Amino acid sequence: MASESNGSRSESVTTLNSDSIAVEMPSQPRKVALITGITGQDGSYLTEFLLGKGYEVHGLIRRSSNFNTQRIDHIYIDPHNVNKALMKLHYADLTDASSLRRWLDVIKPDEVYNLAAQSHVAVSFEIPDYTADVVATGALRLLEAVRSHTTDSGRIIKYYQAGSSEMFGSTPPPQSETTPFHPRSPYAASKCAAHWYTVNYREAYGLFACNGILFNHESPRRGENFVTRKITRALGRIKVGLQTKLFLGNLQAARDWGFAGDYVEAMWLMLQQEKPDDYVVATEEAHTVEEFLEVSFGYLGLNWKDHVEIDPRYFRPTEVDNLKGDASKAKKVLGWTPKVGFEKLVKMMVDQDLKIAEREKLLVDAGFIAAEQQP
Ligand SMILES: C[C@H]1O[C@H](OP(=O)(O)OP(=O)(O)OC[C@H]2O[C@@H](n3cnc4c(=O)[nH]c(N)nc43)[C@H](O)[C@@H]2O)[C@@H](O)[C@@H](O)C1=O
Repeated sequence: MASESNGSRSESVTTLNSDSIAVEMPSQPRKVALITGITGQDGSYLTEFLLGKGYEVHGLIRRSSNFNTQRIDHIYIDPHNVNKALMKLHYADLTDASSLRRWLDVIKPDEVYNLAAQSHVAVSFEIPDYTADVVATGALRLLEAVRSHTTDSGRIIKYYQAGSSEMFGSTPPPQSETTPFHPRSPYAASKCAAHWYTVNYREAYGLFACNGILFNHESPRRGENFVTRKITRALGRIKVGLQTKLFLGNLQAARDWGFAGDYVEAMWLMLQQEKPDDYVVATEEAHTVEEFLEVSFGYLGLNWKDHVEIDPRYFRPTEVDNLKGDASKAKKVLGWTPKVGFEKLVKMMVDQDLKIAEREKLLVDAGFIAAEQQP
């Protein structure tokens, strides 16, 4: 989908939009948003949300030999369709400061959402330097690009930093904006640095910069190596007979799991306030991984104990045992509330992954792939 650059700026830009999204026709000039991490779960939901509000949405994507735009393919519109194509993609990287400043100068966004990350906690123990470079220093590079662009141009840019409940780490619940951080992984420590860089740029330079401290948020678009999606993908395949076992780590960890589609609205609301601030976004309900297994397997009439085996390779060197947010500030100030609860979220994910497994089964039965392959 994305076109290779031939050196001219317009050719390096791919433009996307949605036929399926009801786009508001604003009476004022369109607002312009820039999203890092647009190809991720949150980036795709935020793009849909902002297009629905009448924004022009620009996304920064990393160069890869394979396209990784599956989550936004459904909102693709050919760039030649100039009036309809309101989503545009540009090659850049949080590790490349010059690319960040250049795209800010070209796009001149009203709002910047920094969602990009190496976001897998367990993987951050394997690639700690890279995680810190992207998550911590990457946020600093983007803040500095925003600061220098606004100083030079006199324009105002509102900045959203994707923070994480992982920053609370071993501090017991309920966790709110005033709860001390005690990070338990390179990922979490990097998110703490990004959080404080954002606070510092707000205090030092008067930047309109907000931290959203989001608790776990899932969806049918969740990456397949996060525990919820790993479970629902395997469950679908077990149900249709493509596999029998699911290998997991610590089942006693408790998380406050919400729906990603609900959480992107909170990000946007933070940037619509008069003053920049930091907010916890959470459902205020916690469930263990084991409870997730109970509800998901139970929904398809299966007993998880017949299928789940513990593999110590999925234990983390330091675990975060218990996360449960106190979102009262977001509720009061932003007027935000989550719409999708735990059971509905689980069912939404299982329903989709059962359909995917049924399609895989057809391919296996027709001899196109082996049962152990996941296309
Ligand atoms: C808010 C926060 O949310 C996410 O981080 P996470 O909570 O680490 O998410 P997860 O789904 O990888 O793990 C949840 C729990 O599940 C346990 N667990 C057991 N067995 C497996 C297992 O087999 N795989 C995985 N991945 N986890 C397992 C694991 O030990 C942990 O206790 C990211 O979006 C992060 O970017 C972020 O910011």
